[in-house]
Amino acid sequence: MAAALSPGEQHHFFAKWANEQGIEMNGVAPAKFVGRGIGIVAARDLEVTLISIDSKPIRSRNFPKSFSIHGRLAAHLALTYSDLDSSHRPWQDIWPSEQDFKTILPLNWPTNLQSLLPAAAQDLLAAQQKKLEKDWKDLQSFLPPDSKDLFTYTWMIVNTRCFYWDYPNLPPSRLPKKRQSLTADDCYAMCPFLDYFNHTNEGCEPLHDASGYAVISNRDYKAGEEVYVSYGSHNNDFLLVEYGFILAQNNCDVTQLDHLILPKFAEAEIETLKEDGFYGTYTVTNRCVCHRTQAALRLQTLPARRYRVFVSGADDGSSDQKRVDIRCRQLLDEYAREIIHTEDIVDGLVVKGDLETRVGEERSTKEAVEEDKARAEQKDILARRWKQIRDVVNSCSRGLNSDGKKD
Ligand SMILES: C[S@@+](CC[C@H](N)C(=O)[O-])C[C@H]1O[C@@H](n2cnc3c(N)ncnc32)[C@H](O)[C@@H]1O
Repeated sequence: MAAALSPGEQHHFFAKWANEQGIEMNGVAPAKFVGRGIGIVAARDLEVTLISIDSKPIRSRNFPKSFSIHGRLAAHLALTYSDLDSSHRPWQDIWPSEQDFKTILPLNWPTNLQSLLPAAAQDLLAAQQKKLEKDWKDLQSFLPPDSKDLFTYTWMIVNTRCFYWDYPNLPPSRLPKKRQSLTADDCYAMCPFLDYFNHTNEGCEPLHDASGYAVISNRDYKAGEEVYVSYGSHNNDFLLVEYGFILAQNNCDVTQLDHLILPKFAEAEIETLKEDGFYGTYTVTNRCVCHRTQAALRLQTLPARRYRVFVSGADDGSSDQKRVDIRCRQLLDEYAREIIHTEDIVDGLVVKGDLETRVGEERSTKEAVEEDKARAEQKDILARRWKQIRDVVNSCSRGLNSDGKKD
């Protein structure tokens, strides 16, 4: 390594001037190099401060590579959780508390409230529980006894604070093999400070390369305005289950009708849908009925050949639209009745003193206050989500005349 020499007084003076003009040099400085004039030197050790599966402390734990990356990161965080000297201690201290997660994440809600989630959110929650259980089963022998609650907490820390990372820091000799072995679930890393950013529809895109992450502003911001990043194109059921919040205006939001449509098919029709790639994910927005829903309703309503020409793309289906819209409206009316019923139940939830989950429990006043506050927040987010769905269903239904014509 060539020695970095002092660049001379005028360069220090220039660097100070540039700093006053708004240019910030962080961890680097000008220096003189023999044969190259002035260049830039690292003014201190510069390391990529990420928690990823390639971080030294995690590699040294030798967790089997077959275990999920999510699970391995969570196990590492659980094992260092009580270590006051751990290298990420100041970072850990600003993470949400276990009580915060008990309140906001449906995974931790009492089952009577989980069962009041929309069907699509319940499916996502079931998949999340399955992943967590698998990771716990794999990793519990590496953790102290009775650490399931702590592991669940750190697993959710990883879930809510990770960003996409496909290991660009690996040497070119290892990169192709590594990337080949990755699944979407493996592309995770945690980055201090980046995980402060909240999500909105159109926020800044976090960029990543071998040096780590960068967030470049996507537009001008006024001082005091919140700067968001986008976590991806997620609907509100996904945001609720994975992150514990919903957006009031979500450009990616959809309302799913699978639980109304799928049970009405005979087994052979389900096979047909699977073969044709039209099984499940039937959605509507306040203005449109998605193509998959259109296909499924055609199979339910029309002669098989009319369905077939539609899914093959040979016919745009407009001559059958009236019948399909009538069927769609019936379904939306059915859903509207179900929504009102669920909203009544949510509205009637008692958040103070006598919930089913509390019968026979001895609780301190502090616990009781926290639990009542959590129930009130859970009730509130359920009420808001169901109102969003009711508005979408009613608006979509209004867009279809009772004789099937669009208004
Ligand atoms: C990556 S962290 C962002 C920092 C976090 N707000 C905190 O206090 O540490 C992700 C979490 O922030 C919260 N969050 C992010 N975007 C949000 C939003 N638009 N509205 C409400 N909560 C949001 C959710 O609790 C989510 O699980």
